[in-house]
Amino acid sequence: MASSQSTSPTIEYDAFLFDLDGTLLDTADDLGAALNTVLRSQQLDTVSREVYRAAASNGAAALLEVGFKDKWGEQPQAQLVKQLIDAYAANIAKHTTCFAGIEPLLIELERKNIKWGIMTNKPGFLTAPLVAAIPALKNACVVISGDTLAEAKPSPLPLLHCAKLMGVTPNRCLYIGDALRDIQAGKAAGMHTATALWGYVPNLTEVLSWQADFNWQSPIEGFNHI
Ligand SMILES: O=C(O)COP(=O)(O)O
Repeated sequence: MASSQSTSPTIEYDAFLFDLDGTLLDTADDLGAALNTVLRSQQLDTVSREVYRAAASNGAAALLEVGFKDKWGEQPQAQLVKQLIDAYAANIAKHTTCFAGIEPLLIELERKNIKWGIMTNKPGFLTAPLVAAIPALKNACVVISGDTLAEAKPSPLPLLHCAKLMGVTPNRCLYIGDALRDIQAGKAAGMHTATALWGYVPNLTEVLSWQADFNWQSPIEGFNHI
């Protein structure tokens, strides 16, 4: 797999912004446990890690869709989304940890006084307890959720809001994420973008079609831009 492809010379950024699920945090096992709780309650087969992991960056409805498969269209969807969210909220950080390499990168950013923040599409009532449960995330300068503003990713608005709160110009920010909407939002905000290949990304051909500025194999590649 290609590593750290660059379309421009190495740049040192004024701020790093991160997506949460599949970028900073490996949340898939807690999300998958909540999905399997819902499936069991409906007397349906549970799904494997490989299956729920692929949907873990895409929100509650996308997770339920991979669990219910062709039956999803026949279900009371709002009720099941609520059931999944309740099950997830009850055990939000049981298995969740930072991905390997995230903690050293955050420590280095803080050591060099480079601002870093979080912009996730997770709703705020889930983001807040999750971030609070992970000590490595305690020094985030901003934490913006999918419902903080009227628009979520792929809209650039939440990222532009982060830049404003941090007092940095968007083109001096790098946004790191593992989904197409992350790269779209970052580009639309005028930021540089990096794909987190350690996250819940699809196949490489699809990832390369997103045309992020960088495709990182590991968060350690962020050291090249500090
Ligand atoms: O829960 C979601 O909707 C996805 O969250 P993310 O933006 O941190 O990947």
